[in-house]
Amino acid sequence: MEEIEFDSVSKAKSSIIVRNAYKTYTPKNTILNGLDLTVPAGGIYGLLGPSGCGKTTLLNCIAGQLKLDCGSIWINAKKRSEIGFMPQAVSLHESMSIFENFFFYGYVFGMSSRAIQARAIDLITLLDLPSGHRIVGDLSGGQRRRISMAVAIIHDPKLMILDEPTAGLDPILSHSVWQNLKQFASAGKSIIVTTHYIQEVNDADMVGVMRNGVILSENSPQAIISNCHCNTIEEAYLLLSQKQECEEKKTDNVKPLEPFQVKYEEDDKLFSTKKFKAVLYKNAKQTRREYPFQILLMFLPVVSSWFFCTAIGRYPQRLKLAIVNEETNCNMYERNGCFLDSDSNVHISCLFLEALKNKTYEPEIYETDAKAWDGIRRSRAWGLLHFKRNYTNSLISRFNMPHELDEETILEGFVETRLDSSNFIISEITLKHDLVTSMLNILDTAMENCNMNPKILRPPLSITTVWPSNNANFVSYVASTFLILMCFSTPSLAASLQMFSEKSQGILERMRITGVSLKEIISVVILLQLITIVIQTLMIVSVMFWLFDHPMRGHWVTLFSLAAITGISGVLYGKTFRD
Ligand SMILES: Nc1ncnc2c1ncn2[C@@H]1O[C@H](COP(=O)(O)OP(=O)(O)OP(=O)(O)O)[C@@H](O)[C@H]1O
Repeated sequence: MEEIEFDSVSKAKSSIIVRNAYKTYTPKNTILNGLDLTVPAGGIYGLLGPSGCGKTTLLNCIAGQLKLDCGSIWINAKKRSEIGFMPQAVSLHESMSIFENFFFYGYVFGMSSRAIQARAIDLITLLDLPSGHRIVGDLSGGQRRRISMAVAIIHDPKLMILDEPTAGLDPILSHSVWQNLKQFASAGKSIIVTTHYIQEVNDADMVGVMRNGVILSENSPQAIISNCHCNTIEEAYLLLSQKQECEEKKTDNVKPLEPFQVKYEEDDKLFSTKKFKAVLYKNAKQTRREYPFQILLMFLPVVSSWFFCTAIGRYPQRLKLAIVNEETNCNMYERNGCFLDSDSNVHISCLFLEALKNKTYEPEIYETDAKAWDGIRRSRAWGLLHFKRNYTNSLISRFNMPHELDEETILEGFVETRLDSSNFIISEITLKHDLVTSMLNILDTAMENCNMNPKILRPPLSITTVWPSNNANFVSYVASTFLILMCFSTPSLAASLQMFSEKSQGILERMRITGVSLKEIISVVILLQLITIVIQTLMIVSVMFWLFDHPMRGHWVTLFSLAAITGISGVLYGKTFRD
């Protein structure tokens, strides 16, 4: 902790000295307005003040969580383990048991398991807490507040900073908390405690009356009462407050000199393995307790990749087609003859429908065009194929007497097709492609059966599509992107949810006041997430590359390294939620 200009006599008699402290959150809102405070060594200092006067702000500055705009603070503690801080919010790990909360904070302060166990049992008896195995989230508000106090002093600190330990407690419990405080004070501890309840501070050794960011009076309760010529501390408090209203207020336009923050020895340490182990213990316990959520998170990527492989890039199957075939009912037709022979029984319409069936299409015969069209409108078919009475004959005429063809004969040689275009993939990509390729294929066969070169019927255009690797397709390319997306999104979701929950409950602040830094918190999350990523990547790889047979090029070490790096990026991204 930074040494500042306090004389050694004051320091010997005090545990906290605050001088000329200024603090603002916004330029027009001065919370601490030149505050002076001296907490004597040993005993209870009751900080009394109305809501919003800045008590919590002051305690956070003393604990090293907030910076003063200017002023100075001296604390008779070099290490964070010498102070015990109880925040105003309960800020406990609700999914963990009372014992687990004790163990976590005990480990943070470097205590052994045995020492924590012994101290936990003492505190449970002393503060009349429920069984240590109870889950904190299941307890009453009063019980949680007392556990919060017990957690703050698990390591038996010499200085206790307690922000409203009796808020929301019934009079009997409040009395018992104050009895405990007196017991701690008689054991030589220094305690600064804030309260709204004026009568409570009668039990304090020293009272600081705070209002509008300054200490109006600082003395023993009896001295304050007699100095104000009152009978009770309540009357004295009212009198001091009224007097301040009449006095000229200190100026709010203070020019900050040097911002000041209390520092402890371990604050300069880059990384603490002790704290890393404590956070690892906490996260492991939380993971075990929140197993349904963890299982969901673990299996989310593999379920998503299964859906991805099933839904994306698969060729639509068993599509229904409405067929009107005026040419024939296809009960009897020849497959291998030459359709140009006058005595052949080859019907191109039947060959075409057979080719479509082989591609898993399901043609349904309709009597008339109107009925078939009605079927499409009722979503019973994706397309309508209408073969005219002389369909095959018209094709024959194209070959046999191309110069004598009239328009009507030519038109009879076309399959009239209408497609439902409400689904782009089905109409534009699947149906159009399959109808054209099936027709070209059966014409190829028909031409070969007539000993003619099929190429003469092909459009004069040749298209070859080339992929860089032999059997990779679009989905295989997207599969790797999907894998990386999963490796990023799941850890980032897990990290941000944890950060959000701990921040909103004030746990993050509490941990940081005990000296746990983001470095240790993030390292633990990365470690746990790396284990998760390896398992998840294995599962995703099994689904994508083995079950759905997407080709895998490259080494598995590269794959897992990329997955791990992406996962770490995800954790870091998720952790940015702290701000
Ligand atoms: N992070 C913050 N940003 C802006 N204003 C803040 C912040 N924290 C506190 N304040 C404001 O500072 C003032 C003092 O708050 P503080 O919590 O220190 O008061 P308090 O005396 O502890 O009140 P209470 O007894 O109700 O807890 C309040 O007006 C509050 O709105």
